Amino acid sequence: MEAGMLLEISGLTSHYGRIQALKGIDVQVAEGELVALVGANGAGKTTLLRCISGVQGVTGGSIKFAGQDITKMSPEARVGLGISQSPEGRQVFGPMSVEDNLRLGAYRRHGPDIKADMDRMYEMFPILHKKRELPAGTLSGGQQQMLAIARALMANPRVLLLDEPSMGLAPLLVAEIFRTIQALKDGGMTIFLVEQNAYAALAIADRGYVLETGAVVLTDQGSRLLNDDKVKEAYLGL
Ligand SMILES: Nc1ncnc2c1ncn2[C@@H]1O[C@H](COP(=O)(O)OP(=O)(O)OP(=O)(O)O)[C@@H](O)[C@H]1O
Repeated sequence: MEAGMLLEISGLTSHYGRIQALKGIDVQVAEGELVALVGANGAGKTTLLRCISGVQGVTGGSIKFAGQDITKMSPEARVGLGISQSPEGRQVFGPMSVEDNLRLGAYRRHGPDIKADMDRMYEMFPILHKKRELPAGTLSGGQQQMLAIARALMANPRVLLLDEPSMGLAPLLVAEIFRTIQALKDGGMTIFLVEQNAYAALAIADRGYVLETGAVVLTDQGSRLLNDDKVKEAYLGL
């Protein structure tokens, strides 16, 4: 293992029946890094995240976390190791209060730390504090996205997996979500960010990967991918 490499994906393949969704993926995320995975609809982004969190079967290759092979580990055990995902489409529990949603994120943990972490979340997302007693379903789309991220953080993860956090949000809210992600990175969090919004994702990423029909076709520093002619043409509409 390279020094500081937290997540190491090698030659990963995954299938839906006879359809091969991932065709041998190599992706690494170092401790403290913000890595973006961009690609069009159906490229395999969600499938890769599902393989990392363990809810999708792998047909070949390996996933290592902090040097340990987790390829066959249960999703629960992976959460225990510190892999936490904020799923696509937010998926907060609508009838439950904001605070109960947060508490649910810490379901594997006990003790006074949980209260301290919740206070930290409220500090980071003041609007969640203001609305903590309201049903999560009454929040706006952007606020629900923040709640989903905060809930994932309540597991006290070593790596945060984000699946399309900007999906369905108005441009102002998109900017706010990406500022939040940047702030988390600045605070030392390791983040693997999957996005169709290639421009916003690569703009804040240390490094990026471009996925096309189940294969990584380009990888480089985020800023260099932003200036790559092929990326500009295919993903940024420039
Ligand atoms: N449940 C499924 N059964 C069969 N094929 C699937 C299933 N889910 C995804 N696929 C196929 O696997 C490929 C990768 O899909 P995936 O959802 O991972 O892409 P994506 O890049 O995340 O796209 P999106 O942005 O739409 O979520 C696509 O060709 C898709 O049609």
